Amino acid sequence: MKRLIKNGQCLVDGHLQVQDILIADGKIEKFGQHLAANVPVGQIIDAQGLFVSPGLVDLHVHLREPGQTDKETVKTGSLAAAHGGYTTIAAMPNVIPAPDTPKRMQDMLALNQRDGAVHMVQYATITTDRGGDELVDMAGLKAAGAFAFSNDGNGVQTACTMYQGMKQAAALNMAVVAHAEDDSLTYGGVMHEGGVSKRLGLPGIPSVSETAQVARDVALAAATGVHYHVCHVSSAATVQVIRAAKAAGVNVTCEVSPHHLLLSDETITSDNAMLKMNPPLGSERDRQALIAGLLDGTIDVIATDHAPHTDAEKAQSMLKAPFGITGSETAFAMLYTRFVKTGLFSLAQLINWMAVQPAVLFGLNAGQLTEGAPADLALFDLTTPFTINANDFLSKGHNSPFIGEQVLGKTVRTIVSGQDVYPLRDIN
Ligand SMILES: NC(=O)N[C@@H](CC(=O)O)C(=O)O
Ligand SMILES: [Zn+2]
Ligand SMILES: [Zn+2]
Repeated sequence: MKRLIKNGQCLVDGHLQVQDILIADGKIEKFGQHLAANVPVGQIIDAQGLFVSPGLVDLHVHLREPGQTDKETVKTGSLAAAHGGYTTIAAMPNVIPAPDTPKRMQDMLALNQRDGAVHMVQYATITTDRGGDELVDMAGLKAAGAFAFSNDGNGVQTACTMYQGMKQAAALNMAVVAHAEDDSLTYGGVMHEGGVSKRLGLPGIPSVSETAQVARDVALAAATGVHYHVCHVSSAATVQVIRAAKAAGVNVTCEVSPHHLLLSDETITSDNAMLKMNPPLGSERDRQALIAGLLDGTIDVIATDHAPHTDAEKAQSMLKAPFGITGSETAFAMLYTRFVKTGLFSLAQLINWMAVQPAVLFGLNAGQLTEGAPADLALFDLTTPFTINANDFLSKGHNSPFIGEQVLGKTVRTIVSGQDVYPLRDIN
């Protein structure tokens, strides 16, 4: 079936231009101006005044199924991604049971295939049950369809385990994607250790707990040649370690989350679990270093770390509530409003970090509006202000610190392989 998207604003060589996109058989058949085509009645989409973006690519989401379906499911989490303009997502393996064997990976992929509203790839764990020192069957997991290896939720504590895992992953040409956190340096903290944690009387997490493990891993990555990707970088010192590693030619890439770019520990004025996540919000100096890291290419991509939890869990004190906030449905609008509208980033840079580069880093067939590419698109309204409202979320999680924000960049339509996935005609 053919569809024609008329008169959308598309990025061409970094600038917005009015373009048409002809879709056939789930792919972009033609991309150009004033396209004329015979398409069935009702299959012309008027995108006048809308920004037509390549579908966004999120390298870091938590969908909680199997095991914690009160927090999220593959269906609700992937619909939330679609609502945010994402058309490809990479699901972390901290589900129960974790995809740590080929059989469990096959079951996970079957579930993703059945219920995923967008394209999905799936991380396998590095170690059995995402802890300890027993490496998974990496070759078997790759053969079963794993995207990359990650113990996200926890760091790999033993250097030897990380070293052996990286060696095996390198031999398989697979990436190791690290939640970097040295458990001996976290002191049971619940927020960034600094002036604010002291003032609030809450136990702090020193940011060296992240930096020390990244420094260790950079050395191991240099020794093994593996593609080492660092999750949710949060501190100035970690950015500096990665900058130096890149300059030395180490095969390291990294991501930053929207919340670490948008917020700092100064946002935390009281015990509020909506601002509790791991790694914690850093200092304002850390936030500025993350922005500088993106702008100078040290940080490659923006990934949400969408981490849904129940309302009851997040209504608790920071001392008790689980770490994590949602992100899929707020990332584009928040970043567009705070960084592009203010002139700090260009729209082309933002789309580069949210769609183009995530696909490039991991060789995904996504992130480009070119002829022959999958027809994965997001249509955003960049001019009509709206308020972020939890009632609009398709995620089961409402644990977002951005609820109530006035923003621009509402998702009007998300298209995956030529089909509408947001808004859905019927959500069953
Ligand atoms: N980021 C978080 O605070 N929480 C994540 C785990 C993780 O990404 O480390 C979660 O699964 O809830
Ligand atoms: Zn993590
Ligand atoms: Zn995570």
